[in-house]
Amino acid sequence: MTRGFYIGRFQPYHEGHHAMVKQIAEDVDELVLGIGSADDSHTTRNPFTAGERIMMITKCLVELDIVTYVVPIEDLERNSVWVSHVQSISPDFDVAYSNNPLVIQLFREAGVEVHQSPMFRREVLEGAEVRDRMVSDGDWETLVPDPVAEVVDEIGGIERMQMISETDANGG
Ligand SMILES: Nc1ncnc2c1ncn2[C@@H]1O[C@H](COP(=O)(O)OP(=O)(O)OP(=O)(O)O)[C@@H](O)[C@H]1O
Ligand SMILES: NC(=O)c1ccc[n+]([C@@H]2O[C@H](COP(=O)(O)O)[C@@H](O)[C@H]2O)c1
Repeated sequence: MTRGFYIGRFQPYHEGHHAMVKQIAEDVDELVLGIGSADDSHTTRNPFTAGERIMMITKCLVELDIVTYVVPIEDLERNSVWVSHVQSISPDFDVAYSNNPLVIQLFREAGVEVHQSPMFRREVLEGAEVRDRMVSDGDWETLVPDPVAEVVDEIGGIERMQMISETDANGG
């Protein structure tokens, strides 16, 4: 039995993340999704709360036929103990998946096997691009799975992001 671990901020969870999850699901029996920077929300880079991201991801994972867990993980000021922090909160895992150079480095230094995955349509499937389109009333819905668009609608996510953007533009 192999259990994988995939961490991201998922602000929001987009089709690139979902493609990566579906690919990982072919390699493992169970998968933990770690919601990074769980303590951050209501900012331009991290607009959604951990709870909102749990809703988005849980609804998208329904279509997978492996066991999945969604675990919120707060940031720490000490990178040197971050892997222990993750391991103390998450179900035990055998292999971590990430394309983030710092995450890869920290896991490898701690002796955890790390796999990288190809980037899917990275020219558009990037959190920053999705967030920019949300603020500018662009076409963001095509970049996320349908359940994510439904959650953003349910929580008034677009209005929130536009308010944060206006506040930032007016100097906070
Ligand atoms: N299009 C993609 N294809 C495959 N992996 C991706 C893609 N976009 C992000 N990832 C990977 O998913 C993980 C989580 O990424 P993250 O939540 O930071 O998304 P992001 O799109 O890079 O967002 P942001 O622009 O907000 O930093 C990272 O390992 C990242 O490299
Ligand atoms: N010291 C720390 O708290 C620490 C170190 C490395 C990664 N992380 C987190 O892991 C997540 C990595 O996700 P991304 O690949 O989306 O950047 C982020 O939320 C990041 O803040 C935290």
